[in-house]
Amino acid sequence: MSTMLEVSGLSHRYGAGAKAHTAVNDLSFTVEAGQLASIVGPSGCGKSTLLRCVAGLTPPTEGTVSLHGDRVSGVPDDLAVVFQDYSRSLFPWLSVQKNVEFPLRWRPISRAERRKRAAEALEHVGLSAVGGKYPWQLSGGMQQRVSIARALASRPSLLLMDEPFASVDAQTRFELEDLTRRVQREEGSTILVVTHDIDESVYLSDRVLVLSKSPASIVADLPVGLPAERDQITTRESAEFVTLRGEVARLLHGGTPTSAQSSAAATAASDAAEWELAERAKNVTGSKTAS
Ligand SMILES: Nc1ncnc2c1ncn2[C@@H]1O[C@H](COP(=O)(O)OP(=O)(O)OP(=O)(O)O)[C@@H](O)[C@H]1O
Repeated sequence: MSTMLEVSGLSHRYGAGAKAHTAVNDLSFTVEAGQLASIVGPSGCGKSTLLRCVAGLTPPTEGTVSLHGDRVSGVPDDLAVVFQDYSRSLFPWLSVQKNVEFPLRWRPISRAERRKRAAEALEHVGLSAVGGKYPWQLSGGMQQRVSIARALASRPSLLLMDEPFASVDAQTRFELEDLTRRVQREEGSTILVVTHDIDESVYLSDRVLVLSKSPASIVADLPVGLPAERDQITTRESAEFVTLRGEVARLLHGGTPTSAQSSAAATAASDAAEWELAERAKNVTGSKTAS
C-alpha cells in the first residue's frame, strides 16, 4: 500500500491576536491509496476547516498536507470535492452532461475525450439517460449523483466529500452511500468523507477518524473490519457494526479510547482492511487489463 494523503502537524487559526480562534490543532494522519476514510466530529469542531486545508483552499497556519508525496500549496489538479449543497454546486444553465464536462475544460484533453469521460462518469452513477436534462429537472438525489459524476470525471487521486448526503432523504442517502462504496471498489479511489452521522461513518469506511470538540484533534483512529460487501439492513444489524457505532458515539461524547482499540481486535480489523485493499487493487488492475 502507498500513502496517498499525509497530513502532518496541521493547525489552523482564524484571525490574529486576542481574537484568534484555533479551529484545528496539530492533526496528523495518513490515508493509504484506495482507502475510504471518514472523519466524524462534533458540530463546529473544525471538520470543514480541515477539509479546506486538505483541498488546498485554505493554507494551514502550521503543518503540511501532501498528496502522493507532493506538498499541497493550492488546489491540486488531481483532487475533487463533493459538497453537501448540490443545488449550489451545479450550474442550472448547463445540461447535466455539460456540468460534468465543465471542470475538464482546463485539462489538456480534446473535446471528444471530455465528452467520453463525462459520459462514462454519468454511466457510473446510473445517469446515462439524463445527460441532456438540466439539474433543476432532477431530484435532489440525482443532482448529488451528478456532482459525484463530475468529481469522478476528473479521475482524481483523492476525492473529498464534505457532508455529501446531508441534504437528501434517508432512502437516497442509503443509495448514495452504496454508490460511493461501489465507486471506491471499482475505481480503486481514495476517498476522505466528512460526516456528522456516526452510522454513516462506520457503514461507509475502512477507517473512522474521530475528532475532539473544537479545536479539532484526533481522539481515535478506528479500523472498520466489516466485510467489503455491505448491506444497508444486514450490515447495520451486525454485532460488529453495532459495537463500532457504539464506540464512535462513546468517543464523541468525550470517552477515551479503550484498550480494546489497541488490542488484537484492532490489529485483526486492520489486517482485514489491508487484505481487502489488496484484493480491491487486484480487481482494479484485472479489470483495467481486461478493458
Ligand atoms: N472564516 C472563518 N473565520 C473565523 N472563524 C471561522 C471561519 N470558518 C470557521 N470558523 C470557526 O472555526 C470553527 C470550526 O469551523 P468548521 O466550519 O471548520 O467546523 P465544522 O466541524 O465543519 O462545523 P459543522 O459541523 O457545523 O459543519 C468554528 O468555531 C467556526 O466558527
